[in-house]
Amino acid sequence: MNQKVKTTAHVGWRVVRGCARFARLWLVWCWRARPWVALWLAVAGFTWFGAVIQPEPERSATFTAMWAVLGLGLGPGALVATWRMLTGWPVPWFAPRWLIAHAVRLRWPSVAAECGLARTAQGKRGPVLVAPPLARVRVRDGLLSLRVRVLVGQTLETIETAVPKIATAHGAVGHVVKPAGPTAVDVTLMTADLLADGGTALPPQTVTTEVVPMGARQDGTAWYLQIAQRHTLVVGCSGSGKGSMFWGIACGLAPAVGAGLVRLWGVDLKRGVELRVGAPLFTAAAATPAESLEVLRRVIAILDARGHAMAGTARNHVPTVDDPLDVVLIDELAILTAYTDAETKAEGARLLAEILTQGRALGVLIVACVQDPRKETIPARGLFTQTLALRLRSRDEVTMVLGEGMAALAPAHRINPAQPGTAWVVNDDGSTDKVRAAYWPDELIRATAERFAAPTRVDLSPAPVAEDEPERSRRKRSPRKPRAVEAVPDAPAEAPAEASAEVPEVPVDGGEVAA
Ligand SMILES: Nc1ncnc2c1ncn2[C@@H]1O[C@H](COP(=O)(O)OP(=O)(O)OP(=O)(O)O)[C@@H](O)[C@H]1O
Repeated sequence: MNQKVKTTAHVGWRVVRGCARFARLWLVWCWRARPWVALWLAVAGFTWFGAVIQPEPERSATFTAMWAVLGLGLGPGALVATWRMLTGWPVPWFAPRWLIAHAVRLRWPSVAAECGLARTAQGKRGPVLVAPPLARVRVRDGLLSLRVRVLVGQTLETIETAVPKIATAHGAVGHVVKPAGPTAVDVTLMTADLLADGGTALPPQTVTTEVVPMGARQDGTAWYLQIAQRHTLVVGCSGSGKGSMFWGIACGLAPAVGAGLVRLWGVDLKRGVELRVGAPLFTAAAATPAESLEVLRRVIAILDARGHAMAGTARNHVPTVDDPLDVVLIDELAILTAYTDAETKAEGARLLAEILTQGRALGVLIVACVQDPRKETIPARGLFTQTLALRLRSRDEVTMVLGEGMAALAPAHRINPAQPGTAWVVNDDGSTDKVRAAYWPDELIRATAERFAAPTRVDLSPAPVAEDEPERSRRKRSPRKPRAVEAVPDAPAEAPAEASAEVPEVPVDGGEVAA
């Protein structure tokens, strides 16, 4: 009997508490949606006044209309409160955006507390939870953007560190964090995986030496990669999609290659298999360690010549048809710097370091792909000025590639193996973003390479030695001696006359590059 009374009182108390919570959620919603509520209350007020001054039977009809207006104004709040009471979750995707935004605001204090961002303070009626204010909430297709202001005593890093937890709390598949001034952070949560379908690349059209279109960012916007003034290292385990990055850059620069504004130097030590598909794009293509060293030496000769020419006149190289941008594209760099004989390794590392330290301003850039990012494999790792982290094997590798503390912000070791071409990048403002390169099928690479073939080609095979040449003079032959340069038989229709008519000579001993 006693137990029964106790149970009835308990249920009654729970009902009261439930009603109080419902009323609080509703009132909070009314406060947050106050412009909407105020509008409908004003309309309801006018309707009530009209009902009061009208005689019967119009009065009853006008009162009914007033209740309908009140229902329209306050009803959504009741729906939101009911949904929150029943599920504890934000309003589902099919709800209007403003409704979802309000649900997110309602839930924010508890999410912030769970993620370690809120603190308790002494209020007038006891302890209250103080969460970092949400300055803005925006909902778009598959995206939820929050602008979070820091509390006194917090830094932007405090919020950034908690973002993975906030993303998980909202069931987001990805996130982007960007500073929005000294006291706020923009957090974008991806509620749908917009990178699930990487898409196929489109034939390149624009002549560019600055940035190339590569694919999409995780918020669905286009991803462009800066090429000018950067040495780019692409790191990813086998099958992570380094090929998409390689061809995205090579084919993105293809119109400029055809126009004579860019020279591509290819190094493919995996027996030249990758590079052969788009061979016409390259001024020279190396497939052996010896040829690779030769490519690097020739590029350094250009670097020397350009340095002399620019001394005292310009600080940064501007690509022209007479003096194009030189980009060395290396597939599997480690074969040159680690998996070869000691002499080639040392020479390769030395030449690479020379280009990486001096080439940026002089218009000689390196784009290198590698599977293993360890320092023993890539001694010059720290000299690359931007890194694309495709799928990696461990947190330690992410730290090696992107830096200390980046494994939480750019978890490249968690990239889905079923989505090759996906990578984490660090933007210029220090924020991280997930991107996916578009896929380049062989036919498109072939068609692009044929359409924008390099106006000139360099032969890397050793120059023939005359039979009657004395042995001593053979030994003295400089490794930088210019070799025969073959003109491409079929210059592309798009290439300007100056670019295709003459063949550039590779300079010797600091001589100028002649177009
Ligand atoms: N952006 C992409 N979208 C869809 N599929 C892709 C994409 N990039 C690559 N792939 C597919 O993923 C597979 C592996 O790609 P890829 O050969 O480029 O990897 P990799 O990193 O170069 O591997 P390895 O170092 O072993 O050569 C290929 O079958 C390719 O078709």
